[in-house]
Amino acid sequence: MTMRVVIERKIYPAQEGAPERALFENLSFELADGEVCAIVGPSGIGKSSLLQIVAGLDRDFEGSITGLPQPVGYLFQSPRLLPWRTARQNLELVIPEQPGRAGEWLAQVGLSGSEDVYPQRLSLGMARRVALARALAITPKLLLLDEPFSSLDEETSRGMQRLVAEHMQTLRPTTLLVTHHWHEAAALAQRVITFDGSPARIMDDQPIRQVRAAE
Ligand SMILES: Nc1ncnc2c1ncn2[C@@H]1O[C@H](COP(=O)(O)OP(=O)(O)OP(=O)(O)O)[C@@H](O)[C@H]1O
Repeated sequence: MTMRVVIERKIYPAQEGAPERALFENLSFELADGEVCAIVGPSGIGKSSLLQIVAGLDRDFEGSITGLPQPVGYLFQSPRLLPWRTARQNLELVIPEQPGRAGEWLAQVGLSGSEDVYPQRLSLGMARRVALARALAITPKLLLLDEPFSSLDEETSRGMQRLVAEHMQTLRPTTLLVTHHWHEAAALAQRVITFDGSPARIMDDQPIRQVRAAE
C-alpha cells in the first residue's frame, strides 16, 4: 500500500523567547511500499519534525498520514535508550520473544563485549549503534532514520551503512532517511526529496540517478 503524507499546516506556537513558527504548509508526498527516500535540507528546516509527524508522535498538525506501514522502526537523532537498562536489555525490550537475538544484534553493530554496559557508560556513537540495532531488530515495515551515521568514525559509519543496506535489500522496509550527506543518500536511497524555505516546502523530488547525473 502507498503511504501518503499530507501536511496542510504545522505550526510551533509561540513560546517564551520564540515567536510562532509555521514549519510546513501544503506539503505532501507519497512513498511506495519498500521505497527508500532520503530527505535533505538545511539545518532547522523541519526534517526531524517531519519524521515525528510521520511516526504519529506529533499529532498537532492539520493534515493526514495514511497507509502507514507497521511496525515502525525509528532511529531518533539522540539515542533515547533507557538509562536503567543495559545495552542488551534495551534491545530485549523490543524483541521479548527472541531474547537470544539481542546479543546477535549487538555483535552486528560492533558492540560485542558491551552487552552489559549501561547507556551512560557508552559513547554517543556506541549508544547510537544500540539505537540503530533496536530500530532494525523489530523488522520494521516503515523505517525512519534521523541522521543514522552521525557521531561515527568513517570506518564504523561505512560498516553501519552496509548493515542498513543489507537490511533494506533483504527485508525491503519503506524508509525515510534524513541525512546531510549526499553520498549516504546516493548509497542507500532510490529517491531524494529536498526541503527549503520557510515554511518548508519540497524544492526537489527526484530519483537518485538523476540527482547523481546533475552533480
Ligand atoms: N517541540 C518544538 N517546539 C517548538 N519548536 C520546535 C520544536 N521542535 C523543533 N522546533 C523548531 O522547529 C524547527 C525545525 O526543527 P527540526 O529539528 O525539525 O529541524 P531539522 O531540519 O531536523 O534540523 P537539523 O538538520 O539541525 O537536525 C527548528 O527551528 C526548531 O527550533
